[in-house]
Amino acid sequence: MTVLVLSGAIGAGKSSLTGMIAKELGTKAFYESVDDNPVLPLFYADPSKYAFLLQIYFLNTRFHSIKAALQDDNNVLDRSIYEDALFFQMNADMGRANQTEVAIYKDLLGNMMEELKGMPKKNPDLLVHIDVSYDTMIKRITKRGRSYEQIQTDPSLVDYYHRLLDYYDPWYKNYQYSPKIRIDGDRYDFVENPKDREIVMGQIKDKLHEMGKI
Ligand SMILES: Nc1ncnc2c1ncn2[C@@H]1O[C@H](COP(=O)(O)OP(=O)(O)OP(=O)(O)O)[C@@H](O)[C@H]1O
Ligand SMILES: Nc1nc(=O)c2ncn([C@H]3C[C@H](O)[C@@H](CO)O3)c2[nH]1
Repeated sequence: MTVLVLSGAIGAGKSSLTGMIAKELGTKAFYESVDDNPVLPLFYADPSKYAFLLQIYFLNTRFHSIKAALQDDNNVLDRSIYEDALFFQMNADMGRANQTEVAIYKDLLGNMMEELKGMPKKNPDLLVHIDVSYDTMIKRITKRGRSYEQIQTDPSLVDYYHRLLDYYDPWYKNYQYSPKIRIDGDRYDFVENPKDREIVMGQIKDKLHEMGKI
C-alpha cells in the first residue's frame, strides 16, 4: 500500500499532478472539495465571518478522504491535512478568528490527528510538494479562472497570496511526517508540456524507487 500526498500553495498544480500520478501509477485520486464547497465563495467575500466555518468544512471533508485513502491500497491525495493548520494559523494571525475559535480548532485538529494514529497507515508514504513563486501562482490562478480567487476582483488577495507563500517555506522545511520531495513548479510546465511531465514523473518515481515502494 502506497499513499502519496500533494502540498503547495493555491494554484501550484496539486490537482493536476494528482491526476497525472494516479494515471501513471494506477492509483486512486482523492480531491479536495472546491467546486462543490458551499463555504469557499462566502469565505472570499467575507473572510472574517467565514474563516472558522471554512476551516471546519475543510477539516471534515479532508478527514473523510484520509479515512478512505489510508484504509485502501494505493492512493494519492491532492492536499495534506498538515496544511490545514497552516491556513488557519495564517488567517488567525490576520485577525480572522478569535481566540476561542483558535482553541477549538486546534483541539479538534489534535483530536483528529490522534484518530489517524490508530489507522492501518498512520502517515503518507511520500509528500510531493510543488514549489511556486508568486508570479507563477498568479498565472495559474488566472488560468484556472475561479472568480473569487482573482486579484483583479479583490486586490487584498495580493497580500494574502504573498503571505501564504511566506508560510509555506518554513512549513515545508519543518514537515517530517514522511519522506518528502520538492517539485519546481516554476520550471516545469507539467500540464502543457509532455517532456516536463515526464521529468517530474521521473523525479517522483525515482524517489519511490529509492524508498523501495515501486
Ligand atoms: N506546472 C504547470 N504548468 C502549467 N499549468 C499548470 C501547471 N500546474 C497547474 N497548471 C494550471 O494551473 C491551474 C491550477 O492548477 P491546479 O488546479 O492543479 O492547482 P491546485 O494546486 O490544485 O490549486 P488549489 O490549491 O487551488 O486546489 C490549472 O488551470 C492548471 O491547468
Ligand atoms: N482558508 C482556507 N483554509 C484552508 O484550509 C484551505 N484549504 C484550501 N483553501 C482554499 C484555497 C483555494 O482557494 C481553494 C482550493 O484549494 O481552497 C483553504 N482556505
